[in-house]
Amino acid sequence: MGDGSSLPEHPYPVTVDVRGRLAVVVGGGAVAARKIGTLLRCGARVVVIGPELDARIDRNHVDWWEKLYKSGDISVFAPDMPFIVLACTDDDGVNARIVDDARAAGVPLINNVGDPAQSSFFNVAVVETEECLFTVSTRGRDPGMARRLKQRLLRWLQGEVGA
Ligand SMILES: C[C@@]1(CC(=O)O)c2cc3[nH]c(cc4nc(cc5[nH]c(cc(n2)[C@H]1CCC(=O)O)[C@@](C)(CC(=O)O)[C@@H]5CCC(=O)O)C(CC(=O)O)=C4CCC(=O)O)c(CCC(=O)O)c3CC(=O)O
Ligand SMILES: NC(=O)C1=CN([C@@H]2O[C@H](COP(=O)(O)OP(=O)(O)OC[C@H]3O[C@@H](n4cnc5c(N)ncnc54)[C@H](O)[C@@H]3O)[C@@H](O)[C@H]2O)C=CC1
Repeated sequence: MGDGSSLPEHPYPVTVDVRGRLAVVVGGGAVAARKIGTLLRCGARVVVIGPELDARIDRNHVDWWEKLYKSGDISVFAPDMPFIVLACTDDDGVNARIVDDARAAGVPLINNVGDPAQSSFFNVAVVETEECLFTVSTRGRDPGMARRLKQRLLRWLQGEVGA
C-alpha cells in the first residue's frame, strides 16, 4: 500500500447511476469477481477481458472476452465508450497501461485495484437497508479498516432494529 501522499484529502462523495452503462473489467480473478458482483447489482453492462474467469463471476450476465488485454481493447467500443474501467489484473505494468489507455480514451471513471494513486475513484464498503445506503471510505488509504468499520456498522444497525 502506498503512503497516501498522492491521494485526495477530499474526494467528492457521490452515488452514481450506472444502469445500462458499460463497465469494462480487465482481469477475471478474485478482486474482479467482487467488483463485478457490485456492478451487476447496480445494473451496469459488464465486459470482462481476461484468460480466466473466477467461479464467482456470473457468466450468464457478463460478456467475457477470453484473452489477454491489449492496448486498443478500450477504444474499440467507440462511440459507445465505457463509463467505467477497472484494472483488476495481478500485473502492475498491465494495470498501469489499462489506466493510461482508459484516460486517453476519455473514460470518466477509472480504477486500478492495485494502486489507488492511479485511480479517479475508489470503491467504498457498503451496508444497504431498505431506506438507506451506508458507505465507508478511508479515501483509498486503508481498505481493511473500511471493511471492519462496515462490519461494526452492520452489527450496530442489526442491534437497532433488533434483528
Ligand atoms: C483503494 C481501493 C481501490 C478500490 O478497489 O476501489 C482499494 C485498494 C486495495 N485493497 C487492498 C486489499 C483489500 N481490500 C479488501 C476489501 C475491500 N477493498 C475495498 C476498497 C478499496 N480497496 C479501495 C479503497 C477503499 C477505501 O477508501 O477505504 C472495499 C471497501 C470495497 C470493494 O472492493 O468493493 C472492500 C471491502 C468490501 C466489504 O467488505 O464490503 C480486502 C479484504 C477482503 O478482500 O476481504 C483486502 C485484503 C487485505 C486487507 O484486509 O486490507 C489492497 C492491497 C492489495 C495487496 O497489496 O495485496 C489495495 C491496493 C492498495 O491499497 O494499494
Ligand atoms: N482493490 C481491492 O479491493 C483489492 C486489490 N487487490 C489487488 O488486486 C490485484 C488482483 O488480485 P486478485 O484478483 O486476488 O488476483 P487473481 O490472481 O485472482 O486475478 C488476477 C487475474 O488477472 C488476470 N490477468 C493477468 N494478466 C492479464 C492480462 N494481461 N490481461 C487480462 N487479464 C490478466 C489473470 O488471468 C487473473 O485471472 C492484486 O494485484 C492485488 O494487489 C487485492 C485485494 C483487494
